[in-house]
Amino acid sequence: MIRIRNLTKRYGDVLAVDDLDVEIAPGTVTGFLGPNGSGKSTTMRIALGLDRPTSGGITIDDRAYGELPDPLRQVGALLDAGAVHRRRRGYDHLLFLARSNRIPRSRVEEVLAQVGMTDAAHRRAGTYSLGMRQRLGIAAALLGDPGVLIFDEPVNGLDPEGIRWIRELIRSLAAEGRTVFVSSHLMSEMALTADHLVVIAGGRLLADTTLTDFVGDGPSLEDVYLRLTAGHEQYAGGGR
Ligand SMILES: Nc1ncnc2c1ncn2[C@@H]1O[C@H](COP(=O)(O)OP(=O)(O)OP(=O)(O)O)[C@@H](O)[C@H]1O
Repeated sequence: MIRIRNLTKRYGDVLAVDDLDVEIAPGTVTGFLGPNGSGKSTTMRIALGLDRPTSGGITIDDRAYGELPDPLRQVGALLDAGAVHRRRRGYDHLLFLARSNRIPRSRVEEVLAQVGMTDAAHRRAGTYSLGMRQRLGIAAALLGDPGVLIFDEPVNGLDPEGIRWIRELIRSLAAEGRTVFVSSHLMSEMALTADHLVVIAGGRLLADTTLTDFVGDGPSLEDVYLRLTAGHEQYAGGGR
């Protein structure tokens, strides 16, 4: 369970997140949607202790990230798949993470198999394709077998096979009872992946509802989303 409580984040004059209050439930895939610059990544970074809230906060299983006894066992995240050092081998990257989080080496082999990277694990990350880097990032997220997973734009730049693979993985993680919080700009993909949607714009909550209720009688998720967020785009045409 992720609880976002009255979360506000300012960067100087920019109000990135504005009193956001929402709960992300276990056993479902919650899609996190919003125009560019609406505060999605900021919220996810705060959940992971990578940024500090101005006020309010986020708890994972009732604790702030910094208070989690074994963070990788409680929450796994994919924020930036390019984050692995190019000269480091995939296997060594995971082994380092496992050792520094008291996770047994056997988990490294398990997650590599789970993401289909067993054969590539001994190559340097610099030789990986985007899809392979994404899989390695997901392997890292799964290493501690966490109950909560946070994925920021996990399918960006992937080919159709990679997109389907991530969709099925995300759905299976939720089916196992985990809390899965995933941001995306791809509405057609979210329509296939999410059970629940949290939509924000300008850092404020616009919708917190099931996918079915959100789409309602509308023609598609994309149509309903664009109608709801119209006027909130940061870079809308016409130079507002
Ligand atoms: N470190 C920072 N310093 C200053 N402003 C920031 C910083 N990080 C984010 N912002 C601003 O906060 C706002 C929210 O940004 P954020 O990256 O959270 O949005 P987002 O919804 O993830 O956008 P996108 O969909 O484009 O990734 C934007 O106006 C952004 O410019």
